[in-house]
This record gives sequence, structure tokens and C-alpha cells, in this order.
Amino acid sequence: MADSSSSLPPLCEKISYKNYFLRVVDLTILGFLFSLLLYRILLMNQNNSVWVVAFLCESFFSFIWLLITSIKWSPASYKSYPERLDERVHDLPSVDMFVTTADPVREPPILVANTLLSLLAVNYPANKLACYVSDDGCSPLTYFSLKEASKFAKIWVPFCKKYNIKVRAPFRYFLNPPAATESSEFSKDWEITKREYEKLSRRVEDATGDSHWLDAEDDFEDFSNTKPNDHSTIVKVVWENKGGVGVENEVPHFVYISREKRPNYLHHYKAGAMNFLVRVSGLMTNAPYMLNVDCDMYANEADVVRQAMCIFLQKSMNSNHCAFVQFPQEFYDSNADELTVLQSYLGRGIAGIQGPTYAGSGCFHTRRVMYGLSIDDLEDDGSLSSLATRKYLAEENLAREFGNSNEMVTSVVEALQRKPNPQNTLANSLEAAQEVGHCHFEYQTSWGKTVIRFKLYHSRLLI
Ligand SMILES: O=c1ccn([C@@H]2O[C@H](COP(=O)(O)OP(=O)(O)O[C@H]3O[C@H](CO)[C@@H](O)[C@H](O)[C@H]3O)[C@@H](O)[C@H]2O)c(=O)[nH]1
Ligand SMILES: [Mn+2]
Repeated sequence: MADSSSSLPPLCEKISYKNYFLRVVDLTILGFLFSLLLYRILLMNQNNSVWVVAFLCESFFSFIWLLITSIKWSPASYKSYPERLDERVHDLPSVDMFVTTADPVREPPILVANTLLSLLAVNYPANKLACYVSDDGCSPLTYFSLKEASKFAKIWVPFCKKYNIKVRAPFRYFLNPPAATESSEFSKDWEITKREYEKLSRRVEDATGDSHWLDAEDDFEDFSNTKPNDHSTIVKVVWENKGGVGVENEVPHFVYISREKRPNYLHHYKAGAMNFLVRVSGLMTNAPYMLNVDCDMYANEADVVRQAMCIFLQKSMNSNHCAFVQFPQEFYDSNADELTVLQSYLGRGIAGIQGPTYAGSGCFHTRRVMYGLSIDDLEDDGSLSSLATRKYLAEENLAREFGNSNEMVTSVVEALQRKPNPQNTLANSLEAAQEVGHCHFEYQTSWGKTVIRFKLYHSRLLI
């Protein structure tokens, strides 16, 4: 856990971008706007309706201008120092990473595979990570592609770590040839890895048009007679990190899940998928932190988890006061100018006031906040207050809130009390994981009402 010594340099800092010259300019503009409105009001009686319309438009403009200027008044951003993490934190916390996909046509499986590969390869101890992909399309093709990708991960992840590759989504990384200055060993490994990635792409492409492989393996039996909106829960542990040495230890757990869907049950789209991801990961790994990434994105920074941990674990910021860490999104395939305005001006402005807004993807949350805790429920040392213990841990409450699965309730209690997860093998939780995939979890419990759906969008805790 985090070292409390204050003599060590901080894990992250808030950088302020206050600009007094800009503030004077803004105050001058505000003065002009007020004088204009005052002028309109004073001469209102002597003019016609055009004057009134002009007054209304200028008032509206002034209001919007004032709103935006107040947001931008004290811009700030957070700078993290992941290189300091190892000397400050001796036992890094676990992180469960979630990817949601819903449609193998609109979201090509090779892209989802790249998202998965970029997450499996992040710079973080692999035994502290687990990646869960939720497939609302219940697509055997997506499952096939991800399974193949997890085989390729055993080449890709060691390659990225050995050469400290920055972009860890192979489809982006292999766009550029290696620099001429690279060693011959690197060039050789680069060629081999690229060839293996091309083989993976080809296998996925071939499988797209031809489904004979569906019958060839028992593993795909669960997908027979399923429709995207009518099927039972599927949970498959594709790769389990059981420790050991070398490659075996370098690739994090990877679990494929597809929750039950029935035509007469609303499934709550991504929010429903996220609920199921939280439940299954709670049963299997129960990490205190969770990362949520859309399937058409990838982690473009290998240190992303370490950066988030710098912010969560920075003592001076009080880790209990931090509910989520949101990373900005960048687009590689569209004009990003409008995003610069959003992120550099408004994003930094909001970060200066309290913290960024939740953007739906690229966000780390603490599990306890997802289960309903707020700052008021915690003592200074992060333990549950006695009032919160009565409120959250009462047996009848737990079943009503989280459902009738005993294993689920146990995992929630352990997460709320910050107990380390006992090291079970993932396969031991398969039956319980199937159970929490039922549609009724979204109806007879708080999952479909407040857990996640409420917390994601109304969390009051900041960074
Ligand atoms: O029934 C569904 C529908 C969508 N998704 C997934 O949800 C994500 C976002 O859906 P998308 O259709 O791509 O929405 P966007 O408008 O592109 O996404 C933005 O807006 C959403 C909220 O409206 C956020 O949840 C997203 O994170 C944010 O990137 C994707 O990974 C989908 O695969 C599901 O898992 N199940
Ligand atoms: Mn999208």
C-alpha cells in the first residue's frame, strides 16, 4: 500500500493554468456586455419590437458567455509520475478492465481484439490485472477472434514489454516500419510479431465469411441456436494467469461474457452490460478498481493504469475522496479540433473547479463507489463508519440491493470492507457467474435502478 512518508516526491500534482491577463480581458468583455444590456434596457421604451428581440438575443449570448467563462476561470490539470509509483507503493492494487461490444458488424471483431490486446499489454503486474469482455451481440465470431487474440497476446505482450512499445494496439503500431537505428534483434522480433499479427487478422477475416469452424469445436456449442436478443448467459475463462514463469505469467486473466437476453426484458444497453461486468468480476477477481473502455477504443498509453493509480493513491489527495479518474479521448480517424476545445478549455476548466465529468469510456472507478459508498460513509482511514456498516451490510439490504446470489453478496461485503480477494481459480466461480447473468438481476434488485446506472452518471466524488 502507499508509503506515508511525506518527504518523498508526490505521485501526482495539480497544475494550475491561471492567466491573469486573460482574466482582465474577460472582465473587460463582461463590462462591455453589461453596458450593452443596460443601454438596451434604458432605451427600451423609445424603440420597437426589433429592439426587444436584440435585447433577448444579447442577454442569451451574455448568459452563455458568462457560463463558459466561469468554467474556464481557473483551469487546471493533473500530472502523474508513474515512475515514482514503485518506490511509494509496495503492493499495487488489482484492477479489473472491462470492454463492451454489442455488434460484430458495426464493431469488427479485429478492432475489439486490438482493444483487448492494448489492455492486456499495459505496464502493470499482469497478476494484478483481469480483462473482461462483454459481448451483447452473443457472437461466436467475436468469441473466436478474441480467443485467437489471446493466443497472439503471448507473443505481443512480451514483445511490448521487452521493447517498451508505446502504442500497444497492433493495428496502429504496425502502420509504421521500425526506425533504421533500431538493433537487428529488435528488427527480427518486430518482423516475427508483425507476421503473427497478420496471421491473426487473416484468421479473423477468413472466419468472418465462413462459419464451418463453429461446428468443429465443442467450445462453440454454447452459441448454437442463440440470437443476439434471445440467449442464455455465456461465461468463458479464455486465459487464466496462474503465475509461473515467463510468458505464462505475463498475460493477465481474460474472460469472455455474454449476459442473458430475452425479447420481453429491457437490457439497458451498455449500462446493463456494465452491471454484469461488475458482478462477474466481483465474483472472480473483485479488484478494488475498474477500468471501462468501449470496444472501438484502445489504450494509447502503456502506463495508463499506473497513471490512474498515482492519482488514486496520492495521500495528500485522500484516496477515499477520489471516485473516478477519467482519461481524455483522442480520435485517430477524425478531425480532433473540436475535441481540443472541449478538452483543453472546458475539460481543464472543470478539472480546476472540482474534477472532470465522466465521459463513458476510458474511466477508472473504485468498486466501493459503484456499490453505493460516498465519502460520508467512510472514516479517515477508509474503513466503513458504523452507520454505513449498519446501512450497507444488513443482510436483508444486501440481498435486496445486489440479488439473491450468496457468492455475489459475499463479494460485495468483501469489496465494501476492502478485504483482499481469496485467490480462487476463476473456474470455481463459473457457476455463480452464470447465475448473476440472468435478466432478473436488472429487475428484482437495485442493479437496473441505482447501481452503476445511477452511480456512473451522478457520482459526486471527484478527480
Ligand atoms: O446494448 C449495447 C449497446 C452498446 N454497448 C457498448 O457500449 C459502448 C458505447 O456504445 P456506442 O454505440 O459506441 O456509443 P457512443 O455514442 O459511441 O459512446 C459514447 O456514449 C455512450 C453514452 O451514450 C458511452 O457509454 C460511451 O462510453 C461513449 O463513448 C460500445 O462499446 C458498445 O459496444 C453494449 O455493450 N451494449
Ligand atoms: Mn462508440
